Amino acid sequence: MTTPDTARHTPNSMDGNPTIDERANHCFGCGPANPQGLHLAFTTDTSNPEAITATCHFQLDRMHEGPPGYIHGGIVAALLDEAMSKLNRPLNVLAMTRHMEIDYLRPVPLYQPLVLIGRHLNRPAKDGTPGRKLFHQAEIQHPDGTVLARSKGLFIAIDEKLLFAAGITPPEA
Ligand SMILES: CCCCCCCCCC(=O)SCCNC(=O)CCNC(=O)[C@H](O)C(C)(C)COP(=O)(O)OP(=O)(O)OC[C@H]1O[C@@H](n2cnc3c(N)ncnc32)[C@H](O)[C@@H]1OP(=O)(O)O
Repeated sequence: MTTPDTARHTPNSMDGNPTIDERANHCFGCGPANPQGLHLAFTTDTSNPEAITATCHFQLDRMHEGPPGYIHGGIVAALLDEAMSKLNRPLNVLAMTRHMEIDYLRPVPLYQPLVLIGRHLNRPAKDGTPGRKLFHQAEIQHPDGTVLARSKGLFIAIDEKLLFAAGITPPEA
């Protein structure tokens, strides 16, 4: 006989139906209010609107270990997803990851300062207006420039009402 694992992994304070703003603050990737999050802080560069980037310097420890001494592959995916998603706001778009692919090129080490860079690739127009599909890429780099992991992602612009339909309360006006 097996017993389901009912252990909670979040504090009670995170119960409830958060607003989008509160949800953003608790984002596993970048939310400062999420005690178990990655607390990634990005700098976006929009000086070239054709090549917007988001860059984050980070370092993880054993909490995120997969292979001994290295970051878990799922966390690597979360890092890359976060870097790509950070490109949506400067593009003034609310968008969600629809598809992403990852090349795990080298194990990504714990305890070392690393660089995470997202780059906007393109947003094909549809019927003469900006389409819903946004294509981004991201990399995790060693400080010597070696690329350790790389992703490409398709993000789909969504209407705020869709989040409402999903049960997430929009922020107060
Ligand atoms: C929202 C703000 C919060 C930001 C937080 C950031 C966190 C980091 C980013 C994330 O991790 S978001 C969380 C993970 N993602 C999800 O949970 C999304 C789950 N998926 C969905 O909710 C829906 O699939 C989605 C809203 C993204 C899209 O559904 P829709 O029904 O609106 O669109 P549809 O499925 O028709 O796809 C839109 C277009 O993409 C095309 N498409 C879909 N998959 C494709 C693919 N793999 N390759 C190429 N094209 C693709 C699809 O054919 C279609 O093309 P057309 O418009 O030309 O018809």
